[in-house]
Amino acid sequence: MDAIGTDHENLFLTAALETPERVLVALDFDGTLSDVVDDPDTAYVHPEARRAVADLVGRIGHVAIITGRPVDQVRRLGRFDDEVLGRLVILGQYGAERLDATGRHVPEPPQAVRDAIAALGPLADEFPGLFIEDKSHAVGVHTRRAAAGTLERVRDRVLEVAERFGLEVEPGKEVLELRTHRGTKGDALTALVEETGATAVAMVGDDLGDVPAFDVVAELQRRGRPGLVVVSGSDERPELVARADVLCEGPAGVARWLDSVGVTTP
Ligand SMILES: O=P(O)(O)OC[C@H]1O[C@H](O[C@H]2O[C@H](CO)[C@@H](O)[C@H](O)[C@H]2O)[C@H](O)[C@@H](O)[C@@H]1O
Repeated sequence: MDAIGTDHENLFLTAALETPERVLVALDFDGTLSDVVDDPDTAYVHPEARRAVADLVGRIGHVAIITGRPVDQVRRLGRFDDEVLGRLVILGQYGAERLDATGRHVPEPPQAVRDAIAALGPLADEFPGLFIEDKSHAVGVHTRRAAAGTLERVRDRVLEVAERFGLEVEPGKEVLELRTHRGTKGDALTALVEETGATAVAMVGDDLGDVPAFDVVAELQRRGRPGLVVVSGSDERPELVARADVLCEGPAGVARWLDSVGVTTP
């Protein structure tokens, strides 16, 4: 893959050359920096992606990770050097949490998530391989290790629990997440663009949760500003290829794209 060069890419790379301090690259975690694996707790950042992020943080104004993961998981699984970590902004749980040079900003866990976890518990007994992930601000119902079709079979029951406890439903790859935070990655990216004053923005992602952030980039493009939708392609989400200004072959391809931004900078 690693394909589809567009005018948007030329505009973005020109911005990286001329005003690197005003460039923001936002990255998703799973499927983008990390390959998708069966057990979420064993995910790790692709070594080339870790190196490419470390190279890029000193070259452009802003590098962020915007993820459905809690920030503590990103810190633990990402294994970024402290120097790199100090230059990253990590927005966890779709913007509910933040880790940056000023510290860790994580609100108190809501009771509704605890109630939902208790209500969903029986699913794990009924469907071998189904796994409930407690993310404190959200609960994930994972079916990657269960029989094919399990996600569809449990969907209605998960949606009923979401409704009962007033939780937002976030669909992902072999997962349904229920969360209290109403914001999307689009909201998180918009706030970060305003905060940083970035004039050129790229969002790199692979899944449905990244689409609202892709929409934010598309709006910038419509207004004639440098913006880039970078998709980490996978067989699980072929529909996202149509959104790509740049299509990368998984995390290794994302690392190559990050390098291409880095070499453009002065
Ligand atoms: O926004 P992201 O960084 O993409 O995080 C979204 C969710 O990703 C994780 O689940 C996904 O990756 C797992 C590990 O590769 C995989 O086993 C699972 O099937 C995928 O859906 C994570 O576990 C969730 O907490 C994130 O919200």
